[in-house]
Formats: sequence, C-alpha cells, structure tokens
Amino acid sequence: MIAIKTEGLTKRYPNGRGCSDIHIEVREGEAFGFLGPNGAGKSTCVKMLVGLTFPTEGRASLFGEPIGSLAARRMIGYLPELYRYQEWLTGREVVELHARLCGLSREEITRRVPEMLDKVGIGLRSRDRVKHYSKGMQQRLGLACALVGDPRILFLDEPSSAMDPIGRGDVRRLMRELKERGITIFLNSHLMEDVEMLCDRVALLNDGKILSQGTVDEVLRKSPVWRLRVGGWEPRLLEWLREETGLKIVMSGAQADGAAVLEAEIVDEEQAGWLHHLLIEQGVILYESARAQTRLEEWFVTELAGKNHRGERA
Ligand SMILES: Nc1ncnc2c1ncn2[C@@H]1O[C@H](COP(=O)(O)OP(=O)(O)OP(=O)(O)O)[C@@H](O)[C@H]1O
Repeated sequence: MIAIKTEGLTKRYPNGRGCSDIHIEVREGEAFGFLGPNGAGKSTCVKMLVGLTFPTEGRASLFGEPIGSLAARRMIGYLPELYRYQEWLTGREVVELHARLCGLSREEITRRVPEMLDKVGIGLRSRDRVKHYSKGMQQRLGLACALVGDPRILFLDEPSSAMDPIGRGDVRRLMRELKERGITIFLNSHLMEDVEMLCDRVALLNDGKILSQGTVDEVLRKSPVWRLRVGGWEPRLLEWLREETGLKIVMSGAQADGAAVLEAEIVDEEQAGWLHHLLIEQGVILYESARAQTRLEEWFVTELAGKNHRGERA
C-alpha cells in the first residue's frame, strides 16, 4: 500500500524559493530518506506533507487522504526541525497536551505519556519545566510528542541534530524499532550513516528539485575497487604486481615497517584470487581485504558536484 504519494508537489514562496515538481512514492512500512544540501527545500516539502503549509501547485496524499485533511493529519507524527515547546510547562504536561490534541482517551493518556517519556529517555526528568531542559532533552521531548498518538507515518526533520553521540545512538535504535513495528518513516537528515542504516530508499533534492532517487542498494552500488591492508610490503612489488596482473593498482598508504594499503580495480573475482595468490607467494602478509563500498556520503557529494546550491546563496 502506498503511504505517501506526491504528484508535482510545488511550493513557491513569494521570493521564488521553495521546492517544485516533487514526485515521490513511499510504501507502507518503508523508511524514506529525504536528502539535500542546506536550503534545498526538504523542510518546505515536509511542511506541506504534514499540512502546515499549502502547495502552490501539485498534490499529495497520505494513505489516499489528501494532505492537510483531518484524515491525513490524524495518521501522522511530526518532529519539526525548529522545535520549541512551552517553557513554562513540564515535559510531561507538554506530551499530555499533544496526547489530548491527538484525541487520546484519559486512560490512554495515563498509560502512553509516561511510556513515551521513558522511551525517549527523559522519564526521570519529566516533572521538570521545559525551560530547564537542554536542547538535546527538548529534542527527545519532541520525539515523545511525535510518537504519543501512535502514528502510521512519522515525519522526522533532523531528529538528532541537537544530540550528543549517545543521544544519536538512542534515536537510531528508536527509529529501527519503529520501522520494525511497520511504521512508515520519512526522514530528513544530514547524517548519512543514519540514512544508510535505516532507509530503504532515498531522494536527493537540490535547488528545490529532485536530482536523483532510488533504493539505497542501487545508490550504494558495489565499487570495482578492492582495498587490501598488508604487511611485509616492499616498494619494488608495486610495479611487478601491475605487470603480472595487468590491473590498475595504487598504494594509498605505506609505512617504513612494511605496512601498506593497496587499492586495486578488479572487475571479476578471478582477478582478485590471482592478486591475492601473488601477494602471498611474495611473502606479503594479508591482514584485511574487501571490496570498497560507495558510501551514501560519497554519492551525495558526487551527485552534487558542480551543481549550484541556490538555497544557500544570498
Ligand atoms: N517562509 C519562507 N519564505 C521564503 N523563503 C523561504 C521560507 N522558508 C524557506 N524558504 C527558502 O526556501 C528554500 C528551501 O528552504 P528549506 O528550509 O525547505 O530547505 P531545507 O532543505 O530544509 O534546508 P536545511 O537543510 O538547511 O534545513 C531556501 O532557499 C529557504 O531560504
């Protein structure tokens, strides 16, 4: 079932910025990574999907319900990029308020609010006022608010931007758990590792438009480069190996004690076997050998190379 569908979704602000002609489909239970440089239009698109701002053209739906409708809004949980909660309330009161807005019954509120506060790791501080919370705690509070209504679709705009590495790890685990429960996740993030680990598919936005989209597996195509960490290396071997194998081999790191890292472009596995055989025959010690993988970060940088990032320009 399609959870999120957009057709030519466009928002043009009076200054001409925003995003345009966005076509995406996210299936139920999928995690979708929405990526792009600063100012690309990611938050604008999310704000339309959650019904906070209106499209100037195009349309979109959540499980078939038009965005902005009550039926669509009932299905979502949203952690905004710039979250601010009522400083004079306690954390618990803020989540209770969100639970009431979601229409939860008194019994559900009594059960779910403390459960969500514990889940995001602020249960012990839930009776403190928000003004005494750190930025990371406020972001955790925002996650509790997004989750309290038990949403079918979760929109997370930079969910761990204010958190320390421990907090980021907590959010990563939480997102994985939610995905395992079948919740559809739409994630805006600059943390490529998180996107790579969680998302099934990604779209890359630049200058308000989708530049590229596909499954994470497609994007992280296997690279032809093998990386070998070796010991007992002698510089004379490099030229000899190139001649024996006919492969393009470079040394990406060599030390006086014979430790070195080689990178070889290998198309088929026979060549890999031959290279490893020759190295061992020459008395080289193989500590590690693996095919290098393109990381999402490299994909992001490569796709955007030479492109204009209008959103960031004055
Ligand atoms: N309310 C607004 N009025 C006018 N222009 C806006 C408004 N909100 C955003 N913009 C502009 O629209 C473009 C897209 O902004 P948006 O916040 O959607 O980008 P983003 O991809 O979420 O960026 P970031 O990664 O920095 O959060 C930017 O050029 C921004 O300056």
